[in-house]
Amino acid sequence: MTTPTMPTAGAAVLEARGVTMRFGGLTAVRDVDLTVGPGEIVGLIGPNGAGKTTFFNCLTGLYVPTEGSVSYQGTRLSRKPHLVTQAGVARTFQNIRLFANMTVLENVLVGRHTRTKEGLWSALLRGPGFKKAERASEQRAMELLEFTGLAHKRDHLARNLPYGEQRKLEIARALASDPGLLLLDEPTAGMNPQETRATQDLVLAIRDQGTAVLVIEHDMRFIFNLCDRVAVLVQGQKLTEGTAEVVQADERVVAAYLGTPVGDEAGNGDRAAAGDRPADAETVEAGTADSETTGTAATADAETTGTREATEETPDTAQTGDTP
Ligand SMILES: Nc1ncnc2c1ncn2[C@@H]1O[C@H](COP(=O)(O)OP(=O)(O)OP(=O)(O)O)[C@@H](O)[C@H]1O
Repeated sequence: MTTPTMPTAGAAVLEARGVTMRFGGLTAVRDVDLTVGPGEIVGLIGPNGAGKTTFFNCLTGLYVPTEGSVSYQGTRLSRKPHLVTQAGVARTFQNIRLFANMTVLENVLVGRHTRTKEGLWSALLRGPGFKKAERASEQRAMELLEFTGLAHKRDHLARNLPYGEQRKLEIARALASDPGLLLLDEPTAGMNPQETRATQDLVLAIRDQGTAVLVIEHDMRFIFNLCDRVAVLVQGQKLTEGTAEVVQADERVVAAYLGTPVGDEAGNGDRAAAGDRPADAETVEAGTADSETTGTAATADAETTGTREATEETPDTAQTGDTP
């Protein structure tokens, strides 16, 4: 996989410094530092409402952080989602956002557009340059479908894919922009154990091809098997960060998941007042997505996209056109 921008020597792939996001009186993310190094898989975990997705949205330009900075390969990232993608940061969403009435191949081709140079006139006139670029895009899209195990479904409508394959297709589409960093938001939500293991292998293969990964997930077994480093977010703040062993041994992490107040270390009363709901103990111990997560993410129809993110954020280019 190619990296679109030349990395600055020694630079972290991602460097977030002091990222804070306030919504009126609610501080959803508070002063969070996080780096992802070349070739790393980093996990971001935390109870429901901890601010994980909000943090992702700050990284990808969907939200403009109230404070802080985000750099990719040593260069400060734009606050426009399509420019973030173009720079080399791709993402998937907690609630699947596919173009339901487009084929599997077409969905991946949509993700390819940030890497094609052909302009509007070239596309309208369908000149030789456009046709050549179109062939190259299709070839790359097919490589990605092979890589994700979806090549045999290339002409199927996205809406007809089983749920696990829809999640894979989201990953294939994100990879179509040739990212140097891939952000995955709950990639195994709603998957059965077999699909979860296959996703684990896929993420490892993505990293082995040169793309660093930052992944949000409630499935602890998946996270601790996969990640080189894990950061724990609680009530908008980073509670701790380290290897799987270090994080698992941290009593504050267990307490946070079991719902015991974290106290003054992470103490931001405004978040506690906002109705935060800790993940249940079973989620941590059994390592499965909770039923709410599974329920909201289980379909790719228009209702799925009628989420807070879809209505309140600036949609990125992959969300326009056909209703996913
Ligand atoms: N656009 C918004 N306007 C107001 N509040 C918001 C907005 N987006 C997120 N929040 C709030 O910020 C907090 C963090 O939400 P967020 O979705 O980032 O948590 P999360 O850790 O991703 O949770 P989950 O694991 O359930 O997905 C929540 O209290 C949420 O209600």
